[in-house]
Amino acid sequence: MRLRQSVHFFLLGMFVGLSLSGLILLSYTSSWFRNQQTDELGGTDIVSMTPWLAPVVWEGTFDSILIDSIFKQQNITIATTVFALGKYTRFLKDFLESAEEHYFVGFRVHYYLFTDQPEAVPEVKMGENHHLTVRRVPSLDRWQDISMGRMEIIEKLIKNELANEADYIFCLDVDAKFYGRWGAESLDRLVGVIHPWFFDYPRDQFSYERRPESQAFIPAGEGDYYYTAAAFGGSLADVHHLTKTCWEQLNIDIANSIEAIWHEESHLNKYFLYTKPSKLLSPEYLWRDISISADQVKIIRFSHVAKNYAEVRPNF
Ligand SMILES: CC(=O)N[C@H]1[C@@H](OP(=O)(O)OP(=O)(O)OC[C@H]2O[C@@H](n3ccc(=O)[nH]c3=O)[C@H](O)[C@@H]2O)O[C@H](CO)[C@H](O)[C@@H]1O
Ligand SMILES: [Mn+2]
Repeated sequence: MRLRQSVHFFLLGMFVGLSLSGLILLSYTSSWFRNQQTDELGGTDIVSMTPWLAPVVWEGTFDSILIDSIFKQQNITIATTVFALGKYTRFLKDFLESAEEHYFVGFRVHYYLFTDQPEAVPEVKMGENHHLTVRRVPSLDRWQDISMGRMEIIEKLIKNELANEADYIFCLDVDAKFYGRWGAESLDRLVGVIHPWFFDYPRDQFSYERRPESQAFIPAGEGDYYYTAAAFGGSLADVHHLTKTCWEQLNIDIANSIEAIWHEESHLNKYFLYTKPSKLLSPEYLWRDISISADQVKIIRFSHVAKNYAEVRPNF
């Protein structure tokens, strides 16, 4: 009798054990599990969660109605910086008109537009609770200086003016256009956007600054994602710290007569390597018009327009 009981127990144990190992094996090999894998394969996998558990926002990962209702209760204001100096004022009309169609519709938005030609700012009808403030800034001779100088201006704007005016801030390139919703799903403490050219590249092909002499230096084998400087954001405190740090690092480079390969974008990537963003936006949030038909994204929300560099930039 006791022997039969032991045999029964043994068989039951075998059955449970085999079932469990089968389940584990299945979950390892299933595509669901692979999708949850991090970038151990070199950053090529498209994931909806980073290895430090920050969400990566793609179409299908959120419920826009639910997200809107959560953030609406908080009565938040989103400050948004845009720069248009020299010939880049030509991008303003499309940028602003398309933003008014798709960007934080129904939320309070305050655009801070920095330009050397306030008279060239087009008249664009703002939606309800959307406001535009135009600020004059001096012209600069080099596009790189305009682009990098944004860090200083944003840092000062947050420090001197925004404390009681806004809750979140996004900093966007002007040579871009909205095609789809960009809403409250993008809000978080510190938000980076995955660069549309590099999201499916292995890490060692990212165009990080590779010269140790620059403060933006990232050694081979390090790095999580390659982020664009054309869009980033977060809470005022976090973006203040980011812009302040990047501006300081840019100035150390200037003092050492070195300019990082992709200017403030290189410094931003260095910053995000050691201060991880709490949320990442997929390349849906910054696509590239010149390959607009690519089927790698389900929806294009914001996209860089094609431009003739030699024609629009003050230098080459
Ligand atoms: C897709 C992407 O990651 N874009 C980045 C990239 O190239 P981009 O080629 O997109 O840089 P860009 O020419 O758009 O310059 C960045 C921004 O500076 C402003 N601007 C520039 C020149 C000018 O004459 N007037 C003017 O107003 C404008 O707001 C523009 O959007 O690298 C730049 C620095 O290397 C910035 O980091 C950009 O964000
Ligand atoms: Mn740009």
